[in-house]
Amino acid sequence: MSIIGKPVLYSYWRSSCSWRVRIALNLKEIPYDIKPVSLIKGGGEQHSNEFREINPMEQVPSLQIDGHTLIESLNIMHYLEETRPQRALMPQDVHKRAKVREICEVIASGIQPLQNLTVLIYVGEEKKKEWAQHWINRGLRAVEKLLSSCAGKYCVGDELTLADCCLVPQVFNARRFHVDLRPFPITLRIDRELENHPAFRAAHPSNQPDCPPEATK
Ligand SMILES: N[C@@H](CCC(=O)N[C@@H](CS)C(=O)NCC(=O)O)C(=O)O
Repeated sequence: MSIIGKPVLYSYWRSSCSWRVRIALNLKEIPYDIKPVSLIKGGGEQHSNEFREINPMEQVPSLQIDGHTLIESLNIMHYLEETRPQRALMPQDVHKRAKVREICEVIASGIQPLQNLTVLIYVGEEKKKEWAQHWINRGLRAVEKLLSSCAGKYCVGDELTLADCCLVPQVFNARRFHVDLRPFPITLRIDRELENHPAFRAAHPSNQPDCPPEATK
């Protein structure tokens, strides 16, 4: 099968990292197909030999685009930014760019990996909620502090950036683990601002082809 044509996103409906990329694709109005990878069915399709060829980290997302297979959500979003400059998701100003990268990194390196499925399985059923809450709280405290100096309507100023693509899925994860979000008013305000944005809405887990019907209720 040729991988040149419409981009194919290997995605799981509830994966925040896949969701980041879905938002960026939608904002840039890049048509794409979704290939669902179930992270739970049969112990997880991400661990199959076939998928390991696509992503040796055995994680989603992965994007097949322009004849290449890309992994790592931030890398994928920067690739989209570099190859599809329409609807820029990085500011022109160098300091604002640095802020966008800071917020993305805090979420993508400092929060999400600690509450990822494999880590939670390792931590164990009994402790996983407390564990996830601890690390999400710690990370969101940093995000809120960063936002206090750079947020406008959105995370960095008044234009949508990659930071917003990372923030909204992370807030969803925080809610999944029942984190009290009241100490993070700027984070909450931006999340509310974006909840009905069409690109964010279309990328939402409940609007994914592999979302189980019971999860949309
Ligand atoms: N750094 C990677 C992280 C990817 C990642 O952790 N993906 C999660 C879903 S959000 C996953 O596939 N987990 C499956 C597993 O841990 O087995 C990225 O940003 O793409």
